[in-house]
Amino acid sequence: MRNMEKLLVVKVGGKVVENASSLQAMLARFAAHEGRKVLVHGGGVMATSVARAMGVDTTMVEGRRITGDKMIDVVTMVYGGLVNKRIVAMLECMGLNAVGLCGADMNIMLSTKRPVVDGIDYGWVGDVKRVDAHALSTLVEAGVVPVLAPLTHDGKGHILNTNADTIAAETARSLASRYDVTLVYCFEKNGVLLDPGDDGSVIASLQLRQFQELKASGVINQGMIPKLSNAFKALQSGVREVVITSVAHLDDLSQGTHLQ
Ligand SMILES: Nc1ncnc2c1ncn2[C@@H]1O[C@H](COP(=O)(O)OP(=O)(O)O)[C@@H](O)[C@H]1O
Ligand SMILES: CC(=O)N[C@@H](CCC(=O)OP(=O)(O)O)C(=O)O
Repeated sequence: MRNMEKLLVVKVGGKVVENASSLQAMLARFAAHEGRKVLVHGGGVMATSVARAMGVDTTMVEGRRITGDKMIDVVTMVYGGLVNKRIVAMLECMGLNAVGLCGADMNIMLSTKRPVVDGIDYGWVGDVKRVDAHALSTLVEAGVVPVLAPLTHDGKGHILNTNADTIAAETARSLASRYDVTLVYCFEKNGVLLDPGDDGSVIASLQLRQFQELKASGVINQGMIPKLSNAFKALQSGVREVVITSVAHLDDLSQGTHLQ
């Protein structure tokens, strides 16, 4: 096996992003990691509140936002503007050289508009088709930290909304042929929990079969289902290590849930 350089891909979720102090603390831990790294951010909670203030209602189906004509403008402004540029400014302040990108920038992430399935029309939502690992690694090798917003494009001039957990998994998968990749999903809980009400009940090591059982029994539900489905897909595609952990433990990746 080739001796590849290590690369850290971190995804931070919407509940952290909307809270200025937890975002600041998370970014400080991210910045303290030596070496090559990429940050992917969400922002779903903020998009919902900005949309509400603009009189646009939010509908989620299986963790995905129905993205109509008005909503795609809202998420483009919130993810590609407010959240992405705030994060870049904070990372620059912490001494990193960061660049904020959506999928259309440098044609980093091309997707196709999701077709209507079982009568559900998600609107301007994209399923990832191709990630330009070469462009990303060129930035990384130049010492730049790409900060990716959960927006892709279809190559025909349309921006598409794509789940941030999926962006992180696809980014990690695409870079796995070039780097020894660790993918970290960090959020407000300590990891995947056996008892969602008990933050001490972290499952330290999770196998695909156990995930399927816990999903069937309802212990793993809501946003954790697409997160773990994406995470297992990344592991099966050559990503060396996948960790689901708390923002508070981003400086100690031995904690949290490790996928097997
Ligand atoms: N077994 C579980 N362990 C931890 N979290 C769980 C579990 N089952 C469901 N969840 C829920 O999944 C959520 C994380 O998914 P999501 O909201 O998509 O995260 P993010 O903030 O990273 O975008 C948690 O906030 C929690 O409410
Ligand atoms: C298609 C789709 O659902 N896109 C997501 C993108 C943001 C996201 O995933 O943010 P979090 O990580 O904070 O949940 C959405 O608009 O909510």
